[in-house]
Amino acid sequence: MTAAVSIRDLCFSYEKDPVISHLDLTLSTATITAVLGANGVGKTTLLHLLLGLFEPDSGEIRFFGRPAHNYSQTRRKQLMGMVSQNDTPPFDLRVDEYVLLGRAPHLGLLTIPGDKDRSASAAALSTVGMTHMAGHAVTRLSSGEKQLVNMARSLAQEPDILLLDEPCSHLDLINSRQMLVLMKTIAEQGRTVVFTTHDPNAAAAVADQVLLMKKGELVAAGTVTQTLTRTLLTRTYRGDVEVIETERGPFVRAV
Ligand SMILES: Nc1ncnc2c1ncn2[C@@H]1O[C@H](COP(=O)(O)OP(=O)(O)OP(=O)(O)O)[C@@H](O)[C@H]1O
Repeated sequence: MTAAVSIRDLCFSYEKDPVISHLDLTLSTATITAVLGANGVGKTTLLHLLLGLFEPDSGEIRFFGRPAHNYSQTRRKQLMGMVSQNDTPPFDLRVDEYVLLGRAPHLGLLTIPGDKDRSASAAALSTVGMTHMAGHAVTRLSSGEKQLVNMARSLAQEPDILLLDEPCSHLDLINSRQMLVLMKTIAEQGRTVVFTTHDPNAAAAVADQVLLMKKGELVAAGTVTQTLTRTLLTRTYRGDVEVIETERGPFVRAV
């Protein structure tokens, strides 16, 4: 099957310092990829490059075998969804109105959302367990509630590739677990999920592929068992890390 994402020799810098250096990467369709690495190594930048917020300095990104720059703006917005950590609407909206904005890439410029759009939005809100907040103002939500609502907006969008920047960073224990289960469900539906995380155990729980990043380069890419090792994690984080093997896979903690 054609890869959902393939990246060849990708380089990017905001100013002079390289943030992404000669990155090669393949993400299979309908899989979950976790991106791990210390603060500031370029994880979010990688997601933003996939989303098309920035142009690479050199190298190539392909989606489903087709160069990213060959997609129209509209098609790319249908293709890719992103949940950032601190997404907030530019003006005050109710939760249900905000989630409905996720349908925008499927609507013409002056088209009013129809029943299909409203039911996709309602289903997305229900999936993240936030139906009871539909009438609340987004600006008054807690950080975790906002994260769930942002996820709902991206689910309503029904993208082929879903990019999640630290999707559990504001979530409580149970919602974190549910977010991981939801990611599994989304991948089983045939969508490709990429998420950044500071929690190797979240990666261990759901990822088909783990990318370990250090200063814009890959320390390693592979399965959970191949990547979540003491040697590779210590190299990635430049600090001592312990990996305890359990029946459910590796459990990682800093020592
Ligand atoms: N808009 C920007 N302009 C200039 N430099 C930037 C910009 N955004 C990020 N950077 C720099 O690029 C580097 C990578 O940032 P990025 O946000 O991708 O890292 P990250 O791995 O996601 O970090 P964290 O884990 O702390 O969220 C950092 O050194 C950061 O200071």
